[in-house]
Amino acid sequence: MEMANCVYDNNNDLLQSTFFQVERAATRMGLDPGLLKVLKEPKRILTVSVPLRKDDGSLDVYQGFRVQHNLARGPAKGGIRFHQDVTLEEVIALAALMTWKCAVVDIPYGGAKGGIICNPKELSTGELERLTRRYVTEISIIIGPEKDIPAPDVNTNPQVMAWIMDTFSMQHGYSIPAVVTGKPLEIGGSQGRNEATGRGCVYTIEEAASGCGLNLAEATAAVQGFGNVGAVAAACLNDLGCRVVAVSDSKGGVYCEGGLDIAEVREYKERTGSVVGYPDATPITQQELLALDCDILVPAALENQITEANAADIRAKIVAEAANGPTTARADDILQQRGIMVIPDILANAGGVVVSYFEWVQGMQHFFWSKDEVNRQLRRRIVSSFREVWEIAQRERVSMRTAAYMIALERVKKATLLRGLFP
Ligand SMILES: NC(=O)C1=CN([C@@H]2O[C@H](COP(=O)(O)OP(=O)(O)OC[C@H]3O[C@@H](n4cnc5c(N)ncnc54)[C@H](OP(=O)(O)O)[C@@H]3O)[C@@H](O)[C@H]2O)C=CC1
Ligand SMILES: O=C(O)CCC(=O)C(=O)O
Repeated sequence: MEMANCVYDNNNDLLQSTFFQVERAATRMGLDPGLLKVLKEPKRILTVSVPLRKDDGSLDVYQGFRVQHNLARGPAKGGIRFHQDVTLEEVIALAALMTWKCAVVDIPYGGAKGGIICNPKELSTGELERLTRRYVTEISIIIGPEKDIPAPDVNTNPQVMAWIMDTFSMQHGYSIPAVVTGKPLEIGGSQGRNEATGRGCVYTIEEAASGCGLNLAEATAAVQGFGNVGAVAAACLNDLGCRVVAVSDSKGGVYCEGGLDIAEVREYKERTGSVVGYPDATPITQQELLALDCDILVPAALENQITEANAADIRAKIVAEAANGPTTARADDILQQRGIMVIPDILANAGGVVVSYFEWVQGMQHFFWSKDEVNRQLRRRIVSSFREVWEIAQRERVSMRTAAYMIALERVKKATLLRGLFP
């Protein structure tokens, strides 16, 4: 897992890209190399096999993971991904991103992530429930409201979080809502959590736009990925008067020069399963979407979408990384050299975990906030974090990403040293 100081290794590997970004910031700060080693390593890795009785009576065994990257600042926090391309290395990288993300927005958590290698689109609801419950039972030895708190990620939703809460609660004999966030409102979820990642991302775009003199009411945007995060980001941009000219999902994309009606596209996707085929729009490929002549590009799907191969084609002024790790390290440098403002994932998509934190706090206190209060506190936290990152980037003449990592590393370093976790 070790990587030589600040050289690109496997550029398209999320884990190597994450190491590269951490090492670059650490070098800039003059961080002790021994401490850097401590901060890079995941604290705990759990691999589980998850047997599932399928509806047809056959038995399959799936592989799942839960990785806790760092616990210096508080319990581990991070989502659970169900996807056929999940790997242990990916989950380690995503867990590390959670550590840095929670530190950038200064919430009292470490980082974690979980995943199961499966294609949930091929499972019935009953199979998905049994798979989730068995996976939670297997990882229950390391999760808990004070230890590690899962949440949604790709292909997991409030229903999956409800099964997680119920399975864990059954094992303890009473309801423990604070073991997981992103739950339905009826069982202790928070107002605004579902929309928080996309909404938070748009708060960072508003800040970035005002920093570079872009009027959002006259701007255009393209959004890759039309799930929990992408669809909400597109809707929030629409609400600000921004013309969202293209959106895509795993099946393809659609383009409309005059701007898409995002509420209608959402309704169409809910009905048909995809944005593809949406009337009054032109089909567009993922690569065409990324290269569109628009002001704002929001990658909100999976990692490694903007690479060395297409970074020179990006024409947006602002790239807001709603997804985790959508830009490879080498592509990131190309965008930076071309003067494109990249709002890094650990800041751009931190709205989700911020409202997860609010949900956890509300669950612990059994006292729930209004949606307005949640959104007000979310905006406050995201805007102040953005401004801190912006200020360091200007002062130190580094990218927003390096600045964000410098802030995060400093906070985790301080906690580590104060606790004496560095022998
Ligand atoms: N949920 C959250 O709170 C947070 C999520 N994130 C990150 O945001 C990203 C999206 O997560 P989320 O919205 O929750 O996940 P969802 O599963 O809700 O949505 C993912 C979207 O991406 C689409 N997609 C998948 N593969 C591709 C592809 N190759 N090209 C284009 N689109 C694709 C999916 O298509 P289809 O609809 O056809 O399946 C879907 O529309 C991930 O990187 C995640 O880690 C970050 C912070 C918090
Ligand atoms: O809400 C959370 O706890 C974490 C969400 C997540 O997985 C992420 O931010 O990548």
